[in-house]
Amino acid sequence: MHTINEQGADRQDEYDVLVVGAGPVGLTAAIQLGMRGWQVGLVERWPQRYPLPRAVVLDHEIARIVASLGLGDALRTFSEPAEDYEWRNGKGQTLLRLAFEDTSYSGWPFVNIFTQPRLEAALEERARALPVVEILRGWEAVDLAEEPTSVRLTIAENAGGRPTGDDGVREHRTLRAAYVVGCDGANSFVRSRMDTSMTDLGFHFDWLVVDVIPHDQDRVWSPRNLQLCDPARPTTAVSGGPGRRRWEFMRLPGETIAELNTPETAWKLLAPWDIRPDNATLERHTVYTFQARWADSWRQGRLLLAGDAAHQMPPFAGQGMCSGIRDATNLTWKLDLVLAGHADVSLLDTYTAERSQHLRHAIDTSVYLGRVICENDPAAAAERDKRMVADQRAGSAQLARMLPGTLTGGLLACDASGVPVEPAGQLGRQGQVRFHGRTGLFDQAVGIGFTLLADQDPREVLDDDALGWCERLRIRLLRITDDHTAEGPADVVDLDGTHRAHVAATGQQALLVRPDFYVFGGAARMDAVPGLVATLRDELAAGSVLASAR
Ligand SMILES: O=C(O)/C=C/c1cccc(O)c1
Repeated sequence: MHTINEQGADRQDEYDVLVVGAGPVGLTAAIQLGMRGWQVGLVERWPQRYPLPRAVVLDHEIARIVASLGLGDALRTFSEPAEDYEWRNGKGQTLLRLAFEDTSYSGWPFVNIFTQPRLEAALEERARALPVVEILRGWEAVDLAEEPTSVRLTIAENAGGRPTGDDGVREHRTLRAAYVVGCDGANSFVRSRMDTSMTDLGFHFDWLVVDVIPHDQDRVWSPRNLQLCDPARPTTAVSGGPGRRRWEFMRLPGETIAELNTPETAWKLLAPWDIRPDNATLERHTVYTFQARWADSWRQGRLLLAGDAAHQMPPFAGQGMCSGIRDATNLTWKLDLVLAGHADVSLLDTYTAERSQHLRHAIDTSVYLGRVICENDPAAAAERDKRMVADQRAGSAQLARMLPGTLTGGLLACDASGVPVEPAGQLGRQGQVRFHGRTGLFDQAVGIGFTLLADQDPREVLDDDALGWCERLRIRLLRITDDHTAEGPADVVDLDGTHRAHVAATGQQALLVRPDFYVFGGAARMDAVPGLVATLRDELAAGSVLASAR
């Protein structure tokens, strides 16, 4: 125990992992580690939660992750299916139209619009319910030192509304942990202590972001989510979650941020949308600079980055917060295995490798969409319109490539030349199942963690040594069946056929799925299952886990 404060008290607090930043990404990481039993210190500089909306989009994969934290019922109360996403020019012609299904292979609507403060409140309540997670609110990270077997983080009390920056009068504490994860936003303190360069695509546009609660809650918005690519004022008009609307207005040349970022300007820009002070409440307005940049390495020894600390992107693909929650989910099961001594520390190198390829896709999509809308030159906009309207009419519209849901390298079953063998890297499926008398989505009925899902009970083909190893790693060995009367200990009844269809579609008899829902690898026949399990075991143990990311 070692803390230095003004009174000279001496205290040091020990954790397995320290997470800096209690936004959605930090909270997710803390919960995922806490659910696995690790002692987590979650350090947050602000004494109170930020009460106003920011991110609005959660895709199906992220909805599945949020539900896997035990928050599925809560999520349904503050999110709604996005339904559509339309891009129009200044004349109202459609440039691009995406229709989103109300369901998806993750068991959740394909794209969801949600209210971030409600998500954060639910996450924080969940974190507080875990006795191993300690939330240190109102403490700011001020120093960080990596030592051979741990990291020392010094935090300073931040009692007032904003950090005073006057460290001399604040109480300090020293915390120690095996790893520190910086989820502390675009100006990350943790990143500032790492030796990582940043790649910046040079996409910088200022937008006024406005959140509104219309008083007429029955008003129908069609399309529900619109990007108005009018060079006179590029504008976003989308849902902000149940009962809310979000507008974004691009700053034009000659306008200053100061004159854009006022309630008067917000109301003036909202007026053409029939949103006025007498029929709506302005929840917040702020100017963001939309950027596309990322840290080139998200790990340095015992320091790791996730979320905005690792990357920032424009909001047009709705992938900013989703990417951060994907980071947390990719990282925490790996930290779990390393902390438990089940995997070589080099497993953590797959974190940047796996996430950065996926992230690059999200950033490229966001920037592609951003370049469509952030156009204030009428001539260039007219050219863009001609091209996109023609593509639209010809049915060859280059649909914004939403995320592929695939990993192309990392901890995956690979061939001899290090190339992942399909279906390795695919995002797994989730349907309705019954397991041990529980009925519901797979994660809620069965649980989360590594899963070996096969046509036949996998325990029949594994020897005692492999079975013991699977048990130590809490790998679930399951038979997926359409026999609704099946009640064996390994039987998962596939009520809507999702899982059997996926196994069959991949041409496999068994799939080994990672805790982040990506397929590690498949076995075309049951007699290949022991080899698949052995491959995972070898990869985790040998430190040779880095398949080339292409
Ligand atoms: O806030 C934005 O600019 C984008 C929102 C949005 C809405 C619906 C679907 C998406 O992929 C993004």
